Amino acid sequence: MNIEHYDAIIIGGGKAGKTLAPVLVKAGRKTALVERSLQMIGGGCINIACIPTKTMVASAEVAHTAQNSAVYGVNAGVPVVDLDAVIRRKRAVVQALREVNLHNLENALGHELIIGLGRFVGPKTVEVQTDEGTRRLLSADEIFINTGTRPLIPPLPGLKEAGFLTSESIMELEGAVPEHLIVLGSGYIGLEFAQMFRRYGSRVTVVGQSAQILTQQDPDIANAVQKLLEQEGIGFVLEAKALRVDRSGSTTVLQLHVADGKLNLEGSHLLVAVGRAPTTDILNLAATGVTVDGRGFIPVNDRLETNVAGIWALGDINGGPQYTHIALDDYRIVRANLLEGGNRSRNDRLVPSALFIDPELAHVGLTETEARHQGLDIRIAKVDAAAVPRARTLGRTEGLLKAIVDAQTGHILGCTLLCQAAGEVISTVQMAMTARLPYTVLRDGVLTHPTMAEGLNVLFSKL
Ligand SMILES: Cc1cc2nc3c(=O)[nH]c(=O)nc-3n(C[C@H](O)[C@H](O)[C@H](O)COP(=O)(O)OP(=O)(O)OC[C@H]3O[C@@H](n4cnc5c(N)ncnc54)[C@H](O)[C@@H]3O)c2cc1C
Ligand SMILES: NC(=O)c1ccc[n+]([C@@H]2O[C@H](COP(=O)([O-])OP(=O)(O)OC[C@H]3O[C@@H](n4cnc5c(N)ncnc54)[C@H](O)[C@@H]3O)[C@@H](O)[C@H]2O)c1
Repeated sequence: MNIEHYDAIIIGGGKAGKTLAPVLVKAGRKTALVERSLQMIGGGCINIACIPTKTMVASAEVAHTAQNSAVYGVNAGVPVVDLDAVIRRKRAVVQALREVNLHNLENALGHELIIGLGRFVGPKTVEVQTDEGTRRLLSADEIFINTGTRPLIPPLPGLKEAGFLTSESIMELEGAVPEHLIVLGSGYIGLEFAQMFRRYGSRVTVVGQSAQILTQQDPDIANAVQKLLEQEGIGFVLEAKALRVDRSGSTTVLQLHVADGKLNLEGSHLLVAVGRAPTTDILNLAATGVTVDGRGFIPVNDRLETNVAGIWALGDINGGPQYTHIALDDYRIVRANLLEGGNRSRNDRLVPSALFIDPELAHVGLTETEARHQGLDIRIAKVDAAAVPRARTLGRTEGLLKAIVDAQTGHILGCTLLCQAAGEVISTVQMAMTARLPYTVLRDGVLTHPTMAEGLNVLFSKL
């Protein structure tokens, strides 16, 4: 079979790959982008992850606001959530973004946007089973793997037979909202869906295997999040080990081992949200010599190069933090080093994040726990969100703000915000950290009143 030769092949059109492709073309490299499905044009973020979830979170926030409208002197009545309409709105947002992405990629790549599943059949040769049912062989000197992750399904006895939801299928649920949603996993995906469906009207129970939800956060922050969610009526079963799942009629029974023995949790639906599995298994990496770690992710150096010269791994697949903005920064690293003669590394980048519960939980830099483990000499600033005037005007005083500062230099080492607009305000802190400004700049800066950002004046004045 004829092998079509390229300068560069990108396997997987995630945030990193779809951004890199047009730039390689512009730089004069003959480039093919292999994306497995037209339904996934633009990658996971816009089709099955960030964008659809945040679109559905927006519906949940409207329901919550309507539910509490009387507090604001507005009688909106009891809101009725039409899940079909929520899903239709989500589909429309996704579809519009997918079309924009398709338009951009077709413009940049023309016929070199190849829809089909890619896998290696030689060191630098990729076979594509195209959507039209044909088989193509492509080779290139430079190959970029950007195939992302999929929901991790634990080997839990009875799970497959009983049936379950993932982050993808739960966003295609139609009809009535689940009567009782059990969420297995108390991390990002679990908590965003837990609050969302609670606000749609479901009873929700979150099952976590550790004593603390959001294990990467400080205990005071995780406890505050849990308390907030409990106040909305979400139940938590923590320090629980899932033993097996059964389905009886319309009831799913999750058998758990908890501190005081066995617990059978009964629900109408079960969402499995216990992490993401890398999609390396279908790539036949053995044909290239690219190695994977114990979990199947592709180890890379700080320039995102794999162990095989000329093959890079970008985005979630390289085992780094799983965020779209990190996948985008992976693209920047490759662009800088490959096309601009730079020496950009992932070592010194700050990794901001926002958990889109309401109020949002945003974080950047070190947690207090991490800083203490590193033996750093630190000072902690902490204040309730209620101390921020804007939180009062919004009637949203729940949450807290916390910062970790180097006691000697005054540099900000980390910050966590659990409050309104936290995802936006954290960028201000991040920029101060990037510029290595002392905390006093945020303490004494003239910030618009009344905004949530002004809360940084309040927070840093506590030091
Ligand atoms: C429910 C959910 C919500 C999230 N919310 C957020 C959020 O709010 N903010 C945030 O920053 N991050 C969020 N994330 C994480 C974020 O979606 C990922 O970090 C990001 O999408 C990773 O991008 P990527 O470049 O690694 O590739 P991906 O977006 O994972 O794309 C990989 C692409 O490769 C394709 N592909 C896979 N295998 C092959 C193959 N063999 N051949 C051809 N194509 C292939 C896939 O179809 C896909 O299009 C969320 C994740 C989930 C699951
Ligand atoms: N807002 C955002 O930026 C956003 C939103 C959703 C997802 N994401 C990304 O996607 C990633 C994946 O999300 P996730 O929630 O699946 O993973 P996660 O790592 O955030 O949380 C998984 C949770 O499942 C628990 N767990 C693991 N195995 C278990 C088991 N057998 N039984 C019970 N609990 C178990 C873990 O202890 C952990 O609490 C996140 O880490 C994040 O990077 C980001």
